[in-house]
Amino acid sequence: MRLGGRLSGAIDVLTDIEERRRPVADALKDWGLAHRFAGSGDRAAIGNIVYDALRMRLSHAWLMNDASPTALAYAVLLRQWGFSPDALAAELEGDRFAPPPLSEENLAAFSSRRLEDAPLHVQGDIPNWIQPSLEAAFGDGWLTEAKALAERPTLDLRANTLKASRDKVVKALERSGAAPAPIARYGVRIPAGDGASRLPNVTAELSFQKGWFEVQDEGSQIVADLAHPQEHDQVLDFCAGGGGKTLAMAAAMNNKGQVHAYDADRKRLAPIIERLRRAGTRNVQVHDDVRQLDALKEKLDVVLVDAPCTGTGTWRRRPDTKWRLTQKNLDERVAQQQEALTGAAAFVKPSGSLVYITCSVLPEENDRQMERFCSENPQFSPEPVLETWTSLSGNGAPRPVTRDGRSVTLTPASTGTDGFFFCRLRKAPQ
Ligand SMILES: C[S@@+](CC[C@H](N)C(=O)[O-])C[C@H]1O[C@@H](n2cnc3c(N)ncnc32)[C@H](O)[C@@H]1O
Repeated sequence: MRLGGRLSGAIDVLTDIEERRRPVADALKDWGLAHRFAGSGDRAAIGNIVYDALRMRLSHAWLMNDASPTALAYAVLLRQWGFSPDALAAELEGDRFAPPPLSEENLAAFSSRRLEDAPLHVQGDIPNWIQPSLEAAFGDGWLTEAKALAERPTLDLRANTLKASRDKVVKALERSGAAPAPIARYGVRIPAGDGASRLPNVTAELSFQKGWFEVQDEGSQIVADLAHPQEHDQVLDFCAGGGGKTLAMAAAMNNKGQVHAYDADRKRLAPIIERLRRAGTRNVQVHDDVRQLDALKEKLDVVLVDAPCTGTGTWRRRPDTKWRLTQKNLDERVAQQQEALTGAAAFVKPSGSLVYITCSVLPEENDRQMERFCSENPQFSPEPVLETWTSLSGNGAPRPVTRDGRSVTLTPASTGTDGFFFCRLRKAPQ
């Protein structure tokens, strides 16, 4: 397929997403099934146009003065893929699969409008109603943070030290451009690439089948590491889901101590069994019924709450969720977080710690949750976290955003990772 066919494919997918409010991954998969002649390079290029368009949907639409899928897809090529209007017209000339050319109105808007004149939330590519929350979280830096949440993410892996060193993983994936990640101790990073470039399918690698690494954003690795369980600790991952943090902590504990993995949703927990097996993990017990945890009340050294959240920190990877988020979703997540925190707190032993994590950057889900929880549960108080950060990552590593050092927020702009919030609450001794 030439560029014209790929552009048309991306416009079809964007139309499907808009008209039927479908998740991007589903719309892309259906397009692939209906166009079996398209090769993997074509599908990757179409996916890139679609994701790039959604990440910067508002600013693209503003500059084109048009929010249609066609205008958005063209804007990607002009703003993000380095084509000038003339070069793009020449490239599409004579391609019978290309979409109709951009209208005179679109071209006139694109050549005359300047993004600096757009409203700030348009410049930052965020829903208007979220702006006050980002301002509260980041002060004057909020626009830089918002813009970084609209960029392409890298592909991050965690070397599974139970089976392979980071160097060994880097070497195995050398041809994909893998290199040590900047902050996480066991992190490996593959660059995001640009234009039509394809990310490697790392899960097809033999080294993945052998359990040498997991696919995990560097931010997720860092917050699991900051929980800092010691080798013989008894740990509970109360919102274990598919086990990303469980696996990271179990490996950091060197297969010693015990990690109890629980999730209220059995379906989300299911993949953990196969992942534990592949990783060679022997210090994890999986629980799919909260009653199985009864004997652990007030007994555990570390209890992790990787809470359900709006996922604003993952907007780079799931840009469609950015535009679907509503105040109602946010309120629901805040209520779920309070419930999970209350449930989990019962398992912390005196002097033990309750670790709270979200993959959101909104203060409603982060610092405000911590303030509320501590005022209602005065036996818990936040502990400084930057010392652990430095001891794990070294002095030269990038620093997260922090108000007072008692919680940290990782962001694409500050740490080059997805957005994550981390806070450790210490329970008073008896
Ligand atoms: C952010 S996800 C966890 C991701 C996972 N820890 C990982 O690293 O892959 C949040 C999880 O919390 C679970 N959850 C929500 N409310 C809960 C509750 N009250 N008790 C236990 N789990 C809960 C959800 O089912 C969901 O799987």
